[in-house]
Amino acid sequence: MTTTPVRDTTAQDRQNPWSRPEFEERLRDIATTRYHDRHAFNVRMHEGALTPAELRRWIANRFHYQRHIPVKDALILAKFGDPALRRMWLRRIVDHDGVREGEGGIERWLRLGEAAGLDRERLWSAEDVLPGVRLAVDGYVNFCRLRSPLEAVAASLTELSAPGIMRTRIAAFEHHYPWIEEEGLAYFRTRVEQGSRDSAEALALVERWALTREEQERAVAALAFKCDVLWSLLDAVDGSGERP
Ligand SMILES: O=C(O)c1cc(C(=O)O)c2c(n1)C(=O)C(=O)c1cc(C(=O)O)[nH]c1-2
Repeated sequence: MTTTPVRDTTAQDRQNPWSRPEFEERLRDIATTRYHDRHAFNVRMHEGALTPAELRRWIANRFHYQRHIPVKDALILAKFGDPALRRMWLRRIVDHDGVREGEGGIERWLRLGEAAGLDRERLWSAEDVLPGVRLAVDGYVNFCRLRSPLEAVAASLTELSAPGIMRTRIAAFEHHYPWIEEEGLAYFRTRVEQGSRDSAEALALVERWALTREEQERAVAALAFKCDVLWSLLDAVDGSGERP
């Protein structure tokens, strides 16, 4: 697998780990400056400029990402030897899958789809998922499958910026897209708190595990890679003509 370049470092740099505050600042900087809230498609979404067809295309394609989040979290879970860590991470899977039928984040995303006029069977069928979205999601799942626990957990740190984009999105949907029924926004409302908690937990783990400069750089590169995943997904949705 390739590594997303972040910046050049000299051999001498490499011998000195960043202090914890400096490391955290570098992570936060990537999670801010490379985050997909700056992508033209999200900018247009937040300004209210998307057509209903574009918004539905985004919802259908983002469902492909959502349904694979618990898959990648199960791959991460399987890397942990410590029961306390597994318990912590297991909660993420439950957040998305629910404890029983009809609950959880995936179900809430399906209801968002229905509130926007999409059929849940069609969402599950993945018929409308664009090739670039499949590749971006596969890229993220395989990254978590193949890389170290440190890198897989660091990749989730885009969630440092997720609560902010959720709040912006809720306001944008209420204001600009009132044709989407209010109950459809439950997914975003729930993620504000879940994303804050998840990112705080993941940041603490990454700071605990990345002790050498090399490990710190790997964590930063993993986060940059994940920003690229989210960006590529939107590139595909933004650029899409309908497939034949
Ligand atoms: O809608 C978004 O902008 C957005 C972004 C992200 C993110 O930043 O990775 C996640 C989510 N949503 C999300 O809903 C979600 O469950 C989630 C899990 C993860 C992860 O990498 O573990 N990121 C995100």
